[in-house]
Amino acid sequence: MKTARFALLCLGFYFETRSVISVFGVYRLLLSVMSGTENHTDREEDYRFLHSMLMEKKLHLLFKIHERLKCFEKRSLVPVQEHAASLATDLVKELIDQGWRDEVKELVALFSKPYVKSLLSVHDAVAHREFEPTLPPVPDDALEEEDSVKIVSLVKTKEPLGATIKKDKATGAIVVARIMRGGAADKSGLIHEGDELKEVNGVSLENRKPKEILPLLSRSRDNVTFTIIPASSNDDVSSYKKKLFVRAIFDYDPNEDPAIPCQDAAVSFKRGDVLQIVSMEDDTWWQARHLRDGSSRAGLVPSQLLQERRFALQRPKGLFRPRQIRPPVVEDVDYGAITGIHIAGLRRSFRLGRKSSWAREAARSRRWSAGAHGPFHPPTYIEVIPYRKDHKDRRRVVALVGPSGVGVSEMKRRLLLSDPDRYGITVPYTTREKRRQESEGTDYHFVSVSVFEEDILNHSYIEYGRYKGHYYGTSLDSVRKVMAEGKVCLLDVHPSKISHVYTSEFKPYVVFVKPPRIEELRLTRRRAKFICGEEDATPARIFAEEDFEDMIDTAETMENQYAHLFDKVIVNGDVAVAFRELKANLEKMQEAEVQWIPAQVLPLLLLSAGFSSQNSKRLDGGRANKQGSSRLFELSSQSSTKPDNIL
Ligand SMILES: Nc1ncnc2c1ncn2[C@@H]1O[C@H](COP(=O)(O)OP(=O)(O)OP(=O)(O)O)[C@@H](O)[C@H]1O
Repeated sequence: MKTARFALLCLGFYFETRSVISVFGVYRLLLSVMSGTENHTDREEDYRFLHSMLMEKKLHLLFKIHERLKCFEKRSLVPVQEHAASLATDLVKELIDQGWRDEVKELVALFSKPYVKSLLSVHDAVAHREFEPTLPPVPDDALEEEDSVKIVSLVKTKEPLGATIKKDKATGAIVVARIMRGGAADKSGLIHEGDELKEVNGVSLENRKPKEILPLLSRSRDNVTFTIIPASSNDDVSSYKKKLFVRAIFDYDPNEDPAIPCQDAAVSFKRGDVLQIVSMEDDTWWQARHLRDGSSRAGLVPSQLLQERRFALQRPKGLFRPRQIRPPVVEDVDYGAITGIHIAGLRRSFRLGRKSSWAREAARSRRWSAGAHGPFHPPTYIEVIPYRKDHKDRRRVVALVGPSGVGVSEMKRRLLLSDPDRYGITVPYTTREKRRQESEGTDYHFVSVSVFEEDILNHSYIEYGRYKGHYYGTSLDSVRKVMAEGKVCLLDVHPSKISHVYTSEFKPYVVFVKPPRIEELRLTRRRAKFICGEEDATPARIFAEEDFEDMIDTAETMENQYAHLFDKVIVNGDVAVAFRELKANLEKMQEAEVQWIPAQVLPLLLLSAGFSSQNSKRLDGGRANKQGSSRLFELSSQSSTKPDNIL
């Protein structure tokens, strides 16, 4: 008994140290084992038994075979052919026809030996991978329903599937919520997060709860068959956490791009299109796919880096255009007087930019200093996240931005007239005296200087400034008031102030009203008059050539700095056409089930509330994360504390 145990110990030692063995050789090891056995054997017969066992020729042959096989271990051999047994039979027949020479006889005898036949049939079985369990055939009708359906059959083992499922709140579908690393589902590579489960073993999952699915799995014996709609082809936003979506801020036509490596493999897009980036492995050419048509074909698009370089090469001349600017006369504007915060410009009803030529110059000087030296965002892509609104949450803020005189007020006015139940506007605050014809809460909220200044310190204003010694401002509360009435709040702010409403509460949709080319401006604005300033002697005057130039320059500067914030650009040439386009676009946006919202939000107000970012690798290289503010919409509207159901 002791001897047998020792023998087993020796063999155990062999298998433990098999990597060493391949170096030193089994034979030498056996000899060394034998040389030490005397010390461990009490009786002569034990020694003999061990000796005969370890010196057994067959054992040595087995070890030799093992050593040989070890040489092939890393080479992952594939069978040359899969019918060795039948080949041997055919060969024997042919050899017999060749005549009975000694070599032929020997070979025929060898092929006739039962163990050689067995060896060849084992070879064939391995080549056919017969050791793997057979999976049932794919049902014939599976592909008829939806061509994106995938049938996945997995052999059932004791190992759990390693996936969690949950019910998609919006669609009611059962979706794969998580795939555990290294689990059966992960290893199979066939099931992914966001996949929609349609059937398990032929049983439809429609109207079933996640809990009811586990018993279906446990009922199946050898294998489990899932009918799946892959996440990549059904616009599933439930798995978007892992995906990167961007909105293009430029038009791209591969036919006009001589640098594209393969035109047929490219994807064209228009500014504003939402793309899913599926690969960023190549620094120059990313792979992306459109979401709008449900097609899952991804293609090449210029990477952000490439587009930035291209843009740098053809950066608008206007940015470098030297202009003669008289020393700025900032007579009546004292933006930093209270908080030290510099305000780039006031808006509409109290806008200062064009009251007089000197004020225009002042405004221009402010704009140029901001435009040329301020943050510059080349128009490439902006990361967006899907916001799935629920029916209670229809209202959003629509921020209209654009250079002075372009027609922002005109668009606002027309929207209000067209649907007063849907749209509303804020009432500004001012510290100036109420006039006879004005009424509190309709024209303005009239407040004292001390109240206004306190509100500034409390960050109550989206935008504020001073004009002729009086404060004017748009408060966050006035936006809330419009929203509380169940209306879409039309807000009219400088783009630099959009960040104040970039919160989950306001979810702004930003429309940039852009002037057309100067020829069209001259044509369309011949009879137009704009308000110069309510305090002026001539409050309205017609546009001068200089106003058009100013408008175009400002639009260019705004676009260079803030294009990444614009959801929509409306060129206001023909006013009726522009308005129709705007109205249709807003209606479409409000009715869309999924709205795309920039992930890079800068809500100063919410930063202090302690929201944190969930993004890691993002387009801006983490700038948004440093602000700690991305994915706010997700936090408010998508996050759920409900646990997933594990399979
Ligand atoms: N497409 C257009 N064709 C002709 N006139 C237009 C067009 N768009 C706007 N206007 C007119 O131009 C003038 C200025 O427009 P609007 O007051 O809307 O400018 P704004 O962008 O609000 O600028 P501000 O804030 O400085 O008032 C108005 O008389 C308006 O009716």
